[in-house]
Amino acid sequence: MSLTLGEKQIIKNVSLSVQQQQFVGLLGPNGCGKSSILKCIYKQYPIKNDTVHFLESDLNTIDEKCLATQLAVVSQWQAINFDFTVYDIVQMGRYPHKKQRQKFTKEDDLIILVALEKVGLLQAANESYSHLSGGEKQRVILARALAQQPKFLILDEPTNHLDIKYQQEILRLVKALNIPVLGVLHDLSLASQFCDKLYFMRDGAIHYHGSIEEMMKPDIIQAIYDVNCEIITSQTTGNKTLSYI
Ligand SMILES: Nc1ncnc2c1ncn2[C@@H]1O[C@H](COP(=O)(O)OP(=O)(O)OP(=O)(O)O)[C@@H](O)[C@H]1O
Repeated sequence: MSLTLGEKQIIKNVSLSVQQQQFVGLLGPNGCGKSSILKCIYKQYPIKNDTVHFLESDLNTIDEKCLATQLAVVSQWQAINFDFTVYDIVQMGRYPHKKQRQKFTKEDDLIILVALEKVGLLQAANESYSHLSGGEKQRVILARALAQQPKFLILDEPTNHLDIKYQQEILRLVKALNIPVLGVLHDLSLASQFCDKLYFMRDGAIHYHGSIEEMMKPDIIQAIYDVNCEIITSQTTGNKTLSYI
């Protein structure tokens, strides 16, 4: 896919794929076009001249209501100006599954409560969303995505406001969904722990892609981020972390 906004070509002939049950990481320096690719997939930006296959359909033929029953997006939490409770926000994840004026059922209620429990916020169901911390808000947004029961999940820097425990818990939870996930992550160690495949972007184009083993190499990190590093593999878990030089 390609994308031009104003005079600027933001995405240059990018091709990527996410297979069933795969957690794919999209990485690269600030401004290289990662979020723009995600926005094309969730139709915030037009993709008129490209074909994007989404769950075996052409994305251009799927209307937005139908897409919302299949695709959930967890981006960084945003300020919400109205005084919604945590429960209200998570309930919004059920809207795409409802016809106009159709009431919420006991089944919806159960799905919402299970989602809240999974992110550790069941006790906060009746609290005001606006009073929560940034990390708690982020977990509410994930619970809303879980309540949506999507078939495909998009993550845009979902762990930015989270402490290390919730970074781990939330990415574990996402992984356990066993659905295709395309996620923008800035933390290379987290990406190498949870992703099955990585795409490295720079200046609107994909420069490298492959398995963690293939991608977590100092020369690739140097070429993408202009940073020297050493890659350390844990003897216990096999996970890779970076030490910057
Ligand atoms: N609506 C827009 N109009 C014009 N340019 C835009 C628009 N949205 C984004 N851009 C530009 O497109 C480029 C890519 O932005 P994008 O948000 O996709 O980058 P990113 O890789 O997600 O960055 P970051 O890691 O900082 O979040 C940037 O140079 C940005 O300024």
